[in-house]
Amino acid sequence: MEASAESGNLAGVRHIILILSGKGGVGKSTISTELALALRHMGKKVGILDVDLCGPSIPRMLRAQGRAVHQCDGGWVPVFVDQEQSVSLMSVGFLLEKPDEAVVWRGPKKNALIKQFVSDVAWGQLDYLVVDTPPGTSDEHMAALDALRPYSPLGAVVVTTPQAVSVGDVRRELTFCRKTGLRVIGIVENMSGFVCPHCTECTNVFSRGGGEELAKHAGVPFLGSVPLDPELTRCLEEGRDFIQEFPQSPAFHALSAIAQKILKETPA
Ligand SMILES: Nc1ncnc2c1ncn2[C@@H]1O[C@H](COP(=O)(O)OP(=O)(O)OP(=O)(O)O)[C@@H](O)[C@H]1O
Ligand code: SF4
Repeated sequence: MEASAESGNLAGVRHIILILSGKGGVGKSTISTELALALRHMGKKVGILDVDLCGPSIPRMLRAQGRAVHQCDGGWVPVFVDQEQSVSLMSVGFLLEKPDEAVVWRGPKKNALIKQFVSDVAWGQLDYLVVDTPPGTSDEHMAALDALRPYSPLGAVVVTTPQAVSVGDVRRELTFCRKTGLRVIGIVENMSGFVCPHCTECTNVFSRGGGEELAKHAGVPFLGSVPLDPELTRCLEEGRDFIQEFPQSPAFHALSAIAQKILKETPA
């Protein structure tokens, strides 16, 4: 039987946020993870759905690799990544025997898995479900969007870097949102400046502000800029909670401010 918006596994989810990026490597999974943790620190119950089938990196970022996903009557039970059980995660990484397996799958198989992810994970009650998607716009995005659409409110956060703004990938992403009727909650500029590991001074390596200008031009909110912080890279590699460990860092302040804006843009 097809799940309806009232009775399906996402019926207890208040807001669904798709994290999109025009190209790979701009920090989409990083922003997905850190925003989920920032929202958790603000007292929200958060789920993360990692549908980046070709590069499911979130289990590593949350030190959850190799955790087993169990089945229950309602479907798959997501993995809790914290003791308080306020952040849950479902990733294709939990289902693959070999990490590179999904890369060779053809479109229909990927789309079927994405649809199954959306319908078959028993999330329970969540304030936010953060969905980490593959880079670009593909059939996989359409599959995710089609499956998630009955469960609005649904919105997108588009992640870019200062360099990516100028090559137009992010404009294509915004066009995708417009054409598919997906609300853009806002744009995040990531790797915007570099935080010195010695004095935490933030230096603008590449030109900054393109994301904000683009947001203004496109008539969508600008959520903020996150600097490149070597401590954040290290925390992600080691599965440590950056937000808890570096509450004085410029990257922490940026992530918190972005999470606050998301709260404001997604009223209960
Ligand atoms: N603001 C930041 N500060 C420090 N390191 C960062 C930041 N953003 C991303 N990184 C690092 O950059 C690398 C790429 O980030 P990430 O995996 O999040 O990108 P992605 O856009 O999700 O990539 P993919 O296209 O593979 O899905 C990672 O090693 C991550 O730790
Ligand atoms: S920002 Fe300051 S401490 Fe860091 S490398 Fe430059 S001069 Fe040295």
